[in-house]
Amino acid sequence: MDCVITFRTRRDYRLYRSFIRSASKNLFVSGSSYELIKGIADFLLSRTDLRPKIGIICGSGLGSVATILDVKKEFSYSEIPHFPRSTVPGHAGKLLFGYMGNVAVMCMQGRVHFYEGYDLVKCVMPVRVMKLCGVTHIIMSNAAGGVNEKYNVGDIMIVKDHVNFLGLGGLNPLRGPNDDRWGPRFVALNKAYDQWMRKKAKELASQYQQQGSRTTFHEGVYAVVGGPNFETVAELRMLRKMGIDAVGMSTATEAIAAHHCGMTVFAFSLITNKCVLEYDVEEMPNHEEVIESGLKQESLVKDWVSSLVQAVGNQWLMHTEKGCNGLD
Ligand SMILES: O=P(O)(O)O[C@H]1O[C@H](CO)[C@@H](O)[C@H]1O
Ligand SMILES: Nc1nc2[nH]cnc2c(=O)[nH]1
Repeated sequence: MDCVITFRTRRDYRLYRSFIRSASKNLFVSGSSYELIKGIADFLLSRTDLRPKIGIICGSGLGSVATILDVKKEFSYSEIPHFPRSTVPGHAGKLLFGYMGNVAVMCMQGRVHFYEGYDLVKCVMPVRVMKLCGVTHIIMSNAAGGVNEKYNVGDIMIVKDHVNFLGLGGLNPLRGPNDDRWGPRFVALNKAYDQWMRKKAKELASQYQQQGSRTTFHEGVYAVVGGPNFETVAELRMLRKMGIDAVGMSTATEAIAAHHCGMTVFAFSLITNKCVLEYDVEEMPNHEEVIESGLKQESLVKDWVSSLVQAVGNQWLMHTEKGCNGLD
């Protein structure tokens, strides 16, 4: 059926036309355009002299990693224009600028997830803000369920690769018109998780083992699912058969956006619960246990992340004359 719209005045017509134009222009932008993100980065940088080189994202129960920072400036997510807000316990919702040793760092104490109701473009917005604040290396952490039968609560898995169940189903933070200022339309992910950082992280981990630590480090495959429910037994059996080692509801999408815009990505999972693959087991995963497991490994995780940040800083120093104190 055709529809005829009549306007009483030329002014009404002009208003209608400009509304339609702006609506169609913004149709795919979803409130996270390059310009908007640049505006957020400028807002942050105009309030601190620190110019971060390394970004850190703290996962569920891992917010204490932020306490190793000598904080120079702190923002609550709610005071940053257009920034998404964390709604999940264990995610403080603070963005910190500070130093780890002499390395300038920007740290998200808490993230946002797809299941909270944000679209994926919004979920990865903070990663892109980090990029435009000058971050070149990003360290992402998460709490995850151990799917691999050899994994135990408290183990740490360095992410070697991921399976993006959201993406395989068509939900991807890169969906929509591609803005080449971030990266190419089609991005290869076979080197998404940086080899040098993984090697360095493993070397640093081996020192804890030599010192008699009972924490086991692994390297494995992380699967992201939409959540917020934990997996069924049948789903977990499928994941294990597929060769997945740990499962969670974050990180992989952030890693895609970070790699797309040319950042060096390192990610690790703290195994906070052993996935239950049998029907006659009473144990049930829950978020309280996830947070508790994070707290139990607090001091080792802090020490390890801090050593990794220093290692990246030293590497930087070797390759640039400027160093990474964020003041140059
Ligand atoms: O991935 P992070 O943010 O660490 O959190 C993990 O822990 C929560 C479930 O307890 C989920 O949000 C899951 O993704
Ligand atoms: N999907 C998922 N996310 C988690 N985060 C922490 N534990 C789990 C888990 O068992 N499953």
